[in-house]
Amino acid sequence: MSGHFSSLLASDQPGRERVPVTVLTGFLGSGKTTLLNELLREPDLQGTAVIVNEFGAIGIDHDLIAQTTEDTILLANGCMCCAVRGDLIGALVSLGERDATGGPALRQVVIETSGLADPAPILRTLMGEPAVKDRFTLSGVCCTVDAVLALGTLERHPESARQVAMADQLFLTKMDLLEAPISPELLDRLRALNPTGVVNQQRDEHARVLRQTMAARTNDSRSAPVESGLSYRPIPAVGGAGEPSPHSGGISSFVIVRDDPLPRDGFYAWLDMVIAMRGEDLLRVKGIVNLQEQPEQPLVFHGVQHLYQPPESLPAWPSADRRTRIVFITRGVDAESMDESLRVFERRRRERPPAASSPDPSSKSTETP
Ligand SMILES: Nc1nc2c(ncn2[C@@H]2O[C@H](COP(=O)(O)OP(=O)(O)OP(=O)(O)O)[C@@H](O)[C@H]2O)c(=O)[nH]1
Repeated sequence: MSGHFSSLLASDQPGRERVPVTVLTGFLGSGKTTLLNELLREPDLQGTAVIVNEFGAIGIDHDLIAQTTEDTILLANGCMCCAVRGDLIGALVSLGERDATGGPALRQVVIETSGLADPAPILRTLMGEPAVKDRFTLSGVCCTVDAVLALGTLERHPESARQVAMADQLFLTKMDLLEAPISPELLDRLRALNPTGVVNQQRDEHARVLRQTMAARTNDSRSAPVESGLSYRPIPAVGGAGEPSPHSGGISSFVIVRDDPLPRDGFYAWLDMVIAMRGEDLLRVKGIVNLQEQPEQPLVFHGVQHLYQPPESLPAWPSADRRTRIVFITRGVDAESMDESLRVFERRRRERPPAASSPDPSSKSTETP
């Protein structure tokens, strides 16, 4: 029996272009629409579609968004992560079909979530919904954070902690309203929740960074999803905030790093096992992997809970750092035991290499150490 991750290797069609989708999240009033409008004022955004979700019977965000793209779709009266999930699928499918009908080419999509949304179900839709996942790919999660109110909000609203934890880019808004420099306590809290997210404090850079994220593709070596996060702080072999801090809402994040290339079968089998056993608790996993069998073409992958996008091999390493780095954002998963379990798989594959290297790794069975 093949595990979830291994099976993706067989299902993926190399070289197929998917439309990148960026999820813009952030708590109520934290500045999502303001940032989106800044972005939409920029030139050369043809082919950009915006999907806005608003929690309320009458949507007004739709009217507040600059009408510079031909596609702005409002999903009102419910939260995208639950009530209007079907509408989200429908909106993406119809955008995807537009190309086939000869309309202007769809280049990228931004989804602005409601301020109370848990991003996980939205990412699951992108990665797991058959009608969506072959056409679209997640390019990143961006989260606005109100520099004035965030400490209290994170304390009181678990959904805001999840939004922060799952982001690749954090945008600190309303810095202009602070009377003193930004509180180190807030920065510590953000790091505890998300040690690899990039914290963008420079307000006038936000739209540019959002735009860069939108254009990213996982198979684009300039934008390997984990790369940007890694510059945030040096990462030890098992590092980040492995132990949940009292303020992390039970969310723990860590990065597993390997200097030496990993045996491919061992890595796949390990990830299949991790997904099968702890999938529920994996809020987000993303990695760049140095495989023994293809040391010049790093494998990039990311997923949410049980669902993963088909991994892609980059044509070359995006930087001089050729270590394997796997970022975990989890609910209560222990970093050390995860690290040790990978060591077990590595050792086993080194001691007992597979009889013949199979061109179709998905045919390997899932095993536990
Ligand atoms: N001073 C200041 N105000 C800001 C900044 N960013 C946003 N705002 C204001 O904050 C308020 C809320 O901003 P929105 O962009 O509507 O926030 P949102 O996250 O889309 O809000 P919801 O749709 O309710 O979740 C508006 O009045 C904005 O003008 C900022 O960097 N500085």
